[in-house]
Amino acid sequence: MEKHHQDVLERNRSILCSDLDLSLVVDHLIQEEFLSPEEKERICASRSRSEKTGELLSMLYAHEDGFGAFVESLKSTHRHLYEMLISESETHLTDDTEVEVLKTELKQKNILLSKFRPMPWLPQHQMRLANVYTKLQLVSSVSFQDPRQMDRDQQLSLDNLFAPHELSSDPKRILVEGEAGIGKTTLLQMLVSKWNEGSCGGECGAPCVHCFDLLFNLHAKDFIGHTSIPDVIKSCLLARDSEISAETLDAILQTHKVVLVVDAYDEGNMENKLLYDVIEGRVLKDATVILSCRPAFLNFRFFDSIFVVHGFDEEHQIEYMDKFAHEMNLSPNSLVELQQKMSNELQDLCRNPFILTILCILCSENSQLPSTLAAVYKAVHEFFIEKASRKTSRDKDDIKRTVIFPLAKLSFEIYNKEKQLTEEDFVDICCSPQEACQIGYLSVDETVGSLQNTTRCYRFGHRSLQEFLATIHLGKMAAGERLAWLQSKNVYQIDTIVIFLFGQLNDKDLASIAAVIMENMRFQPLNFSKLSIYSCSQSHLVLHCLNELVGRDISDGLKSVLAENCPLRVHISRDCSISCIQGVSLICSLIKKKNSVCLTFDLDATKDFVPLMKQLKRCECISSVQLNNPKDRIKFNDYLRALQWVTLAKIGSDHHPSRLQNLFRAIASCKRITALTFADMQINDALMPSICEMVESLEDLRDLTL
Ligand SMILES: Nc1ncnc2c1ncn2[C@@H]1O[C@H](COP(=O)(O)OP(=O)(O)OP(=O)(O)O)[C@@H](O)[C@H]1O
Repeated sequence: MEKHHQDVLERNRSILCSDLDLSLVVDHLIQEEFLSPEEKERICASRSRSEKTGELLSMLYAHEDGFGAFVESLKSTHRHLYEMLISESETHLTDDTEVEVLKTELKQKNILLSKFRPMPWLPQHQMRLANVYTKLQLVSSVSFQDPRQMDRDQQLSLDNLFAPHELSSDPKRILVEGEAGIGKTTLLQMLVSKWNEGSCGGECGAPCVHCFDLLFNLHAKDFIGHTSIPDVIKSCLLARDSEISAETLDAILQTHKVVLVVDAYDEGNMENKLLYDVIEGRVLKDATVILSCRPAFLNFRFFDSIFVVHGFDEEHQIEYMDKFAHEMNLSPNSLVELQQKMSNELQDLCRNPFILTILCILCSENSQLPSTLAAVYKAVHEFFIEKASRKTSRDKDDIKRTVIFPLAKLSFEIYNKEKQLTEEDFVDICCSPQEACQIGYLSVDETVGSLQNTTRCYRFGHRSLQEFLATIHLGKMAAGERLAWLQSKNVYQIDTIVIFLFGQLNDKDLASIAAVIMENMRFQPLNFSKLSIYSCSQSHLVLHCLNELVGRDISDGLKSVLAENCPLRVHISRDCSISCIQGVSLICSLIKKKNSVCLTFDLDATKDFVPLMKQLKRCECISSVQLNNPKDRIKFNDYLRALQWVTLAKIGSDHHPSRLQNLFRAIASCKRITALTFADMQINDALMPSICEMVESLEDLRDLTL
């Protein structure tokens, strides 16, 4: 059967499942010798009505004229289905040439995306996306519910974004979420490039981007000010003199398999009614929409599939660095320091592709490598100023005064208004857009308006660079004004700025706002009770902020504000990074109240908590330690050795009964334990002697829960 006929049937699968009397149709098809009696038996053997219909459709797909025969079988018995299928297949035929014209126009526009600027502020460095694109780690919504699916997620890639799963057989609203610079835009860009290449010939295996007749690649801001999707497409994707009308687009959107790829909802979420309607399925409900966004902007309930981008794993960090060095013609030696730090103190930051790119550049320039988020951006910032000063022979302070500070003010104002930056915005400040572009923060975006009256628009090389500048402005603001601004915001929507503030402000300024910021942080992920895995990204903003202060000599005033507002229960999860661990260590050194902090560790084969556990020995504030998933026996023994100072312990599930004896023996070495709980463990009578042995050696044990 031809593909467009298959598409017509697939689009109408649900109505066919509900309205079709299979016995009437199948008998007719047997009479016409399209189906054999054995095939009829196979159909009847299927359990549900929809499985029976699915079986029939797949048999028809195998016949060259399966569509004609099927439609004919409906003519006298199911008139409404007959007319619906005929009319849809005819519409398709009349559209064919227009669809091809549209497809060509879209593909031509997309060709630009196959080129890639890894540092958007340095446009001279362009490379082919396919040469540097490196696999990103994705975690799916299915794993949020069931951690056993985690292993499956290791296989997740671009090709699985549209695949059906336990929670949705046909995902139509797909969310790709992730922090700043983690690779969302690049992932979507690669998806679009794949579609541009044409059919995959079934290589992708599952429903993939090649299944779509048309792909519309848009930015969330493109929808603002429009009332219909054809308008958006005409004004953002088609040439001004394109012959494709809005009416034709409308008809094509209704009758073809289309996907809308929409980037950066976080940048275009204000007054964007049309996009809200699309997300909620009030517009284009049958189309597939894949949308990228930073965390905390969207309600998950509108989405059939959710993917969280976790950046590069260790293997892919190295792969990216190699590809990048090759494309940039860098000598392998220039990246040696980065490679060493990558598996240690910079492990956390290198997960983020944008930061890794900056670190590669810094390293190749022989600069010292920083280790916190704010310090990295500060280094990038200094990197820009240094270069600009060398290029223009101007003093660095002069550049800061005349370009950076006015631009910081502007970036703060624009950040608040979420509007596009135009030439007009520069009229009242002493810095010109050309100077800002020269420094590296800005680049020209596009020219809008009529021929006589054009306005040039600009954009920041990366949103996080704009946030860094906005933070510089916040740092220069009067304390009261800064406080009022922070109070008006959701800290999770300005998380990068909040981290930058911790890294940038002096102790006095930070002490005056830290309580307000920390008060609004939650230390448990949203929907915690429904999640089986603890999510670090949703709950450890406080730890990332505190990590900015590690190694700094903090004043007593700031120490007491932090200590009063720190969480007293901290859960170190599988996806925690060094910055979380450093944050915990700072919390425990700040809190002086005895026995007030409870720590939970989700033990993981790839993480080593031993140094932290040893270090915490000196902290009297810890009241109890819980260890979950102690799967690796040797490592678990190391943990228990490092925790010999603990008095209250809880051991989580997942211990195989045959290994429990060893577990009890190892626990027996933690002599200071006064209370011990085993959660969800299968303990039988045969184990009683070893439990007694353990209890006997724990002389201080007062409380045992099995
Ligand atoms: N898969 C990848 N392969 C190679 N480089 C990547 C990849 N993903 C991201 N990068 C690098 O990281 C930079 C930032 O990525 P990107 O703009 O996609 O992040 P983002 O998640 O969209 O950020 P934001 O939310 O701030 O817009 C890119 O310019 C590129 O240099």
